[in-house]
Amino acid sequence: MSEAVRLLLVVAVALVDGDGRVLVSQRPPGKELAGLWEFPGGKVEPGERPEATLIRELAEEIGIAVEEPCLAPLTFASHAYPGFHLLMPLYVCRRWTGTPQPLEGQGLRWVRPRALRDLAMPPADAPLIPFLIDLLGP
Ligand SMILES: Nc1nc2c([nH]c(=O)n2[C@H]2C[C@H](O)[C@@H](COP(=O)(O)OP(=O)(O)OP(=O)(O)O)O2)c(=O)[nH]1
Repeated sequence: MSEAVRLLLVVAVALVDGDGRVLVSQRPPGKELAGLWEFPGGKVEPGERPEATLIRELAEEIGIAVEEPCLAPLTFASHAYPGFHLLMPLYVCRRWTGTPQPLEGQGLRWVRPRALRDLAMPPADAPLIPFLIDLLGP
């Protein structure tokens, strides 16, 4: 039998603005993968529903309020990191209340889906980019 893996469930979201740009957030210094640009989100806590995780993380990290029906599943990442296997559903959201702010001091940028290819992102994220280009155009 192959070795047991630790499965880590993280939820992330592509927030899409009126121009079809997507919000990315820079991982702060001190965290693993620091400096890389990622989709907002975070780890699903024990007993928490994934959509509730996203709503909580979006409020904590960037100060916006999202209603659950505005979270549409798009695709997922499945990636073997050293020490754990990441499973990360990616949602799309076009409606929220408030203006995204860097409440944790992180960098925030709105980028066209094509421009995601030129950003330094975690390795798990690369396979997600074509889905966003298909959905939103380049
Ligand atoms: N949010 C997010 N995490 C990602 C992406 N791509 C990717 O590999 N990850 C990985 C990095 C981390 O190993 C994990 C997310 O963990 P995290 O440490 O940011 O989660 P969290 O916000 O709950 O963090 P913390 O409370 O433990 O500080 O998922 C992505 O696009 N967005």
